[in-house]
Amino acid sequence: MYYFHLVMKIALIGYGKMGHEIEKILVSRGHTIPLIIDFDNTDQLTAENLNACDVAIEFTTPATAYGNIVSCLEAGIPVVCGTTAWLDRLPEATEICQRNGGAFFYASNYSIGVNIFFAVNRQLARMMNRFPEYDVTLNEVHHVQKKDAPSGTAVTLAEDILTGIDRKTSWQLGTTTDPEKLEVTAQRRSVVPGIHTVVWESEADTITIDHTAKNRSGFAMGAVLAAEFLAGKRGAGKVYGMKDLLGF
Ligand SMILES: NC(=O)C1=CN([C@@H]2O[C@H](COP(=O)(O)OP(=O)(O)OC[C@H]3O[C@@H](n4cnc5c(N)ncnc54)[C@H](O)[C@@H]3O)[C@@H](O)[C@H]2O)C=CC1
Ligand SMILES: O=C(O)C1=N[C@H](C(=O)O)C[C@H](O)C1
Repeated sequence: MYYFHLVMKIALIGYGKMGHEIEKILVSRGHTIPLIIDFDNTDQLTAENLNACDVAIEFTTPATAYGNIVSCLEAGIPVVCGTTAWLDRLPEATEICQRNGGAFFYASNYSIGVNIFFAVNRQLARMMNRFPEYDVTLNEVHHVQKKDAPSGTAVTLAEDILTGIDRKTSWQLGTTTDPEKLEVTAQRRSVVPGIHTVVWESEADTITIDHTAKNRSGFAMGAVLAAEFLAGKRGAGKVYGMKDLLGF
C-alpha cells in the first residue's frame, strides 16, 4: 500500500491534534511544509502562499472548514479535508471544485482500518436485510475536546446501514424505540482517539463489530496517502474519496 510517492510541498491548514500528527508523517516521508495555518495567522491563507505548495491538507473545525476549502479551490491547489460536521455545504464545495477545475479529497475517516471496517459494515448490513429479527444500533466514543456529535465516522456507518437495510428510514442521535429509526449514541470520555461499535441484536444472539483507534497515526497516514494521490490531479474538476484511493 505504501508504494513509491513523489515528494511534495504541503500546506497544513489546522495545526491542532491532527495537524501535528500529520506533520510527523509528512516529514518521515520526505515532504516539506512551507505553509502552516492556524486560527492566529489565517491572513496568511492567500492564493500566493498556497501556490507555493503542491497540495493542502485541512483539519480544522466544523465552522471553518468550508471557507478554507474554498480558498484552496479558488487558488487552484488540490485539497484534502478531514474536518467533520460541515457536509451540509459539500454540494457547494463540489460545484466550486468542478467550476474551478479543482481537485478535492474528502473522507470522514482516513484510517485504512476504519475503511476496512466500513466495507465489513456495508456487507453485514446487506446480509441483514434478509433477517428482520435483528435490530441494529450504533455507538461512538471520543475524547472530550471533540466539537461534533455524532462523529463523521458514525454518520458514514449509519448512512451505509440505511442503504443496506429497508426496515430503517433514518438515523437519530440518542436513544429511540421507533423501529424505523437507527439509534446512534455518542459518549465523550477522557482522551479516547475514537471507538465505533455496531451491534445487531436478536432474541437469540448478538453480533458486534467494532473499531478502536489506538492513537491518531492511522488517520494521519491515510490523509497523507490521500495528499500523495492528489498530486498531479490539478485541473481534474473532481471530488475524490477513499474508494478512489483504496479501490473498495
Ligand atoms: N477524517 C478523519 O480521518 C479525521 C477527522 N478529524 C476531524 O478533524 C477535525 C480536527 O480535529 P483535531 O485536529 O483533533 O482538532 P483540534 O481542535 O486539535 O485542531 C483544530 C485546529 O484548527 C485550528 N483552527 C481553528 N480555526 C482555524 C482556521 N480558520 N484556520 C486554520 N486553523 C484553524 C485550531 O486552532 C486548532 O489548532 C475535526 O473536525 C475532527 O472531527 C479528526 C481525526 C481524523
Ligand atoms: O474528532 C476526532 O478526534 C475524530 N473525528 C473523526 C470523526 O468525527 O469521525 C474521525 C475520528 O473518529 C476521530
